[in-house]
Amino acid sequence: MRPAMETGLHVDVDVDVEESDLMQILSHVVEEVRDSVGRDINGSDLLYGLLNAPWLQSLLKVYECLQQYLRSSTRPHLSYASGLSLEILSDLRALPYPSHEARELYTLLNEPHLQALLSAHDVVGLKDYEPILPPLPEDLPDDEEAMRIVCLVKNKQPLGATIRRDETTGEIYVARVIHGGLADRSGLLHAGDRLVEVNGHPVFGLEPEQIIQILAHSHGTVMFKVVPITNRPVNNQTMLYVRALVDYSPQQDPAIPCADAGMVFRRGDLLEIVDQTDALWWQAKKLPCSSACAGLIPSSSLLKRKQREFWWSQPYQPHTCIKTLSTVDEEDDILAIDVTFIEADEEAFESEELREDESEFSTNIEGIYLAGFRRSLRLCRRRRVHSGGSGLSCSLRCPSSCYSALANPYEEVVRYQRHPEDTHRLIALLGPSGVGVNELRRRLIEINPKTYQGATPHTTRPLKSHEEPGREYHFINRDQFENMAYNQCFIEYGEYRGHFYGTSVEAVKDVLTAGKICIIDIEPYAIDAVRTHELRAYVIYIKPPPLDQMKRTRVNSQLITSYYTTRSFKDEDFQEIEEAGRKMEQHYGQFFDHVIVNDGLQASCVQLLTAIRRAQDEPQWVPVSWIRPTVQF
Ligand SMILES: Nc1ncnc2c1ncn2[C@@H]1O[C@H](COP(=O)(O)OP(=O)(O)OP(=O)(O)O)[C@@H](O)[C@H]1O
Repeated sequence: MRPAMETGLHVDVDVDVEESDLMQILSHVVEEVRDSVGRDINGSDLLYGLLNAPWLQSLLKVYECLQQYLRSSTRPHLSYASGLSLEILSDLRALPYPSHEARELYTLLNEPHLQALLSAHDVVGLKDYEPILPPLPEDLPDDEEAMRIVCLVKNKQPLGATIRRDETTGEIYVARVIHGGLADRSGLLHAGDRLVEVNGHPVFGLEPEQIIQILAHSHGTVMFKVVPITNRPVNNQTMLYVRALVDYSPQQDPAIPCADAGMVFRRGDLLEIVDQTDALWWQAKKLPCSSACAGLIPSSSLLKRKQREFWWSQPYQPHTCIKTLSTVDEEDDILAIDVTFIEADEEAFESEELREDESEFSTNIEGIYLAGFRRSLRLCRRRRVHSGGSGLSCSLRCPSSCYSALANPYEEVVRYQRHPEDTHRLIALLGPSGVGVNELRRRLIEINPKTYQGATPHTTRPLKSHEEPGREYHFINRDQFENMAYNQCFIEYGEYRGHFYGTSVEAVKDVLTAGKICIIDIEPYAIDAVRTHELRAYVIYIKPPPLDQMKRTRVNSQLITSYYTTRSFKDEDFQEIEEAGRKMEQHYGQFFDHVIVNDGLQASCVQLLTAIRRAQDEPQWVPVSWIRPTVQF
């Protein structure tokens, strides 16, 4: 790095010696006057005494010091350092092949601390110290030492504090001060301060709504007379970052102390919890931070209580999941696109399967087999997960993510950057059936088979003559499969035509430990199984484009409908894809790390490549449990 850049504060060293050295001039004058005293000139005694007086000497020294300070005071070289830094960031972003130094500079300039420093620099440089508070009233009675007069200039923004009335005493108190709001920034109002007057109106005995009215009608400066709280609690909590797993709207929550101070959030939003002093209502900011002012959100325990209440208040809901999350019935909708397959017997489609297998081989790059794309596996994933009898059903019937969201409406997250020597993060693609998940995955692996690879699935189906164990599938018997399923070795599994198929964690780890990037497609219920410390999955949702766009781009595309039939897309297919996609986003959107709208295939591939590179090389928010043991909050 270069040493220091020249955008900082610098010292002006132009000193006007003649003008400055007042003391020297004065000593000449004193000399002259002393001569006059010697010559007995009238009044010279008096003048000599005055000039020699110690107080005048001291005053002159102070004057000289002030002059010196004015001359040497700092001045900004430029007053738009933060703007300049943003320009540099955008230029760096546009570099097609940024050098190591460019990347380092980008990281440095992107640091929130440096940005805050540059912004503070500009504020100081521009002397932008608004709002300027008016002087305190002069007629304050002497017996009010314990009071504090606080003048705030509203500037069209809310004051950022809430009040409450003590029902026994009728006193009004500041209930909470919103982090980053006007009151908080003034540093003069604190939770627990007793409010005595607002703009000269005594507030004792008033209803909080009446005080709000006084505030609403005051423009510009608002003057509070408060008795400060004696033992102010110290907020020594560390910063907490969470991902919201549920939606919240303060306007629809009658329990919130002040709806206007509340913050709306959607599942998947990243929140910075800036204050947890209150056990019920936290203060948070949405990331990336767009506003300096925090908002009120329900604490984790309050939200859990609300969820439980909601859950039990729905007598006709299947109590497998709460409403905000996936239910099994809805999930079936998500999976279904066209599960009506022709019930041919094994012999009848055996030859078709062979033909398809062969064509699958012929599309492959020499010596490289694309595992995990086989029709039987894909159709198996589309079908209902087998239930009853086999003992294999329960783990998929109710996704564990439902339980974890019920247990924790917020997921604590940390910023994580993969170390270059660590194995890659698993890339998990998902999307409504037919949107193009497999097409994108296949293209990606074909472009660079040395970097990307799928995981080889397991099956209980017998090996065929043209197959090799461990290449198309890991072939195992039913007992082994059930044993693996029982021991939760599978990310997901299902049944198709009497045989089980599944993708194991080990199969993914095999690819990762070989130094490759493993890319698989999953059904939404498997999200929980890949968001683990060992796989650290980066979940990419492939979203359908708008209907008319989807129709336009899929004119020549073929949809797999059964084992041996493909056909052109129909209008109903597009509608089903759109509907299934909407539900998937609604129920699982909180777990999507990235979304790609699969409009044009070429553009989607490029986006996928970029997203994967970012997932592997750039810092991302990941669950804290991946990095350190989970802390309950
Ligand atoms: N962006 C696109 N433009 C045009 N055709 C596309 C696009 N994306 C995918 N397709 C085509 O749509 C068809 C379905 O895609 P694909 O088989 O990848 O679906 P899928 O999401 O994997 O669902 P399933 O696993 O149920 O088949 C394929 O013929 C594919 O070539």
